[in-house]
Amino acid sequence: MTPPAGARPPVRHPEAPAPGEIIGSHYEHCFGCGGGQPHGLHLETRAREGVRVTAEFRVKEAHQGAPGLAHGGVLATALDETLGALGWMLRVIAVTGRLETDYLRPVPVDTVLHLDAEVLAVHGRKIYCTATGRIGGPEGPVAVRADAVFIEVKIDHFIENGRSAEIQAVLADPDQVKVARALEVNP
Ligand SMILES: CCCCCCCCCC(=O)SCCNC(=O)CCNC(=O)[C@H](O)C(C)(C)COP(=O)(O)OP(=O)(O)OC[C@H]1O[C@@H](n2cnc3c(N)ncnc32)[C@H](O)[C@@H]1OP(=O)(O)O
Repeated sequence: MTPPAGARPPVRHPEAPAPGEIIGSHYEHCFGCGGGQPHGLHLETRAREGVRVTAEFRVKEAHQGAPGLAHGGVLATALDETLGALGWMLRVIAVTGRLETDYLRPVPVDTVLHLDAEVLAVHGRKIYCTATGRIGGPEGPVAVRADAVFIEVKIDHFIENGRSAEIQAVLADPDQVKVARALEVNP
């Protein structure tokens, strides 16, 4: 999780979304951010200054692990999804290679988790990043945190590995193709 010697500081892409701008869902059926998943997290991420994004996630009944408390895997998903949105700030597509989570406080149902993620360093295709989830407000105590390494991939990663029915549906949807093209402009 520690950036190796030779890693460079992240550079915000000149065409990254402006600070405060909402970064739309990358896929309608994404469990993290898609509107088409009734029990999904429906995370709405915002671009921030630098190579940083924030998001809010309200824990619903469908997200319980223990009675009245969020499932740890769901909280990891919230961290993962927020970290994934950092690709928009670098204008690259990147998938999770490694995700290490710390659970510091239980998160009750109906709590709003305030997520904050940033890229720390880049080395080749590896993107070293970190995220926190706070409760009780954006300045509240940290309930969950994560360090991660994301790996840059090309759109072929999804076309070659995804199930054919969903890939065909995405390729037939001009809005989805627009999302992919926007991320592929990075040289
Ligand atoms: C349109 C926008 C889409 C955005 C989606 C965001 C959704 C939210 C985030 C997710 O949940 S993504 C879904 C969960 N992740 C995956 O499904 C990834 C599954 N793993 C893979 O597909 C491959 O293992 C992977 C693409 C990550 C790497 O395979 P490659 O063959 O392309 O890479 P390679 O093995 O050549 O390694 C390239 C570099 O990355 C490093 N690396 C690879 N896997 C790693 C790993 N797991 N942890 C740390 N480093 C890793 C590797 O050591 C190497 O470093 P060096 O360049 O320094 O040699």
